[in-house]
Amino acid sequence: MREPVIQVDHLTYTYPNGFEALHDVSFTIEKNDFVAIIGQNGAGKSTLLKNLVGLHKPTQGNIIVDGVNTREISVARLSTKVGFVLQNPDRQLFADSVEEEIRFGPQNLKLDKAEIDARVEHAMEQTGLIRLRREFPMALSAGDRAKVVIASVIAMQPEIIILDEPTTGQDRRGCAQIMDIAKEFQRRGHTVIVVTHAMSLVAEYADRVIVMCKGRRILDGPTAEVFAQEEKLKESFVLPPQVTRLARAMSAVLPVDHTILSTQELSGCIAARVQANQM
Ligand SMILES: Nc1ncnc2c1ncn2[C@@H]1O[C@H](COP(=O)(O)OP(=O)(O)OP(=O)(O)O)[C@@H](O)[C@H]1O
Repeated sequence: MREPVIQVDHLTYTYPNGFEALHDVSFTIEKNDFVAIIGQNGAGKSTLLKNLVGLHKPTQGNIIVDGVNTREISVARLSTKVGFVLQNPDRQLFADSVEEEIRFGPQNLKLDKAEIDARVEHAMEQTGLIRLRREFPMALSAGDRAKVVIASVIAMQPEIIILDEPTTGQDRRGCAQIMDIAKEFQRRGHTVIVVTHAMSLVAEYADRVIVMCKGRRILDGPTAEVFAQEEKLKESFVLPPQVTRLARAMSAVLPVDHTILSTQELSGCIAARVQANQM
């Protein structure tokens, strides 16, 4: 069994105005997982992430991150274990150059210069930012600005990285690049948690999916298994990605053993199915 890095134990979170945004949520995330958290607007995804990074403290229950209860650690110290990319990453940019921006975190950790330099170079390399190192971050494209924030988090080398809607406002290429960076981070042994509405990216990149609905965790499991539960997903107003729906539609028209079908055989099956439906 893999080592748990996050344990959420009966988490309930109520905002100061009395609104209960999370109700009795429990789950464990293991080291090196790539987990997507999905659900309709207002399901409680961002509130959950803010609890994971210590910005909110549980109203009831506990969260243990890398062995430490989030109630007993400052947000700054927790950020060395969990890196967080906000829903609007522009709010995390403030330096005059890309390199300075990425350098800021490791410098604050009071590491020696050689270590800081190595981390900054590595983070820029991983995110393709070397050529932009002297640029003013706010003058970059939305895609590159998001990469700067992700690079700044990577340079802190946290055990876990959490991305809240990292692909919002990105074109197709930008989305793929950001998810590839996250995947590479996982390949290097880290844990990735991403909140997104982009179901095709979830299908492509995540190993596990947690579905939130009205503050509750209603589904949780390997990505393919979760997307196969269409009825339950409908409850949370989530549509599985087109590719899954297509695969399901195809399995309805194909014979049980459909691994070796030519295009001709495939159209034959579909035609037979259509004919049967018309009878
Ligand atoms: N500061 C706040 N005070 C009171 N209620 C809040 C506050 N912030 C969020 N909420 C409410 O908590 C619920 C969960 O919000 P949250 O932002 O976590 O949802 P979400 O799943 O991340 O939605 P989205 O996909 O739109 O970002 C919503 O009903 C929201 O209106």
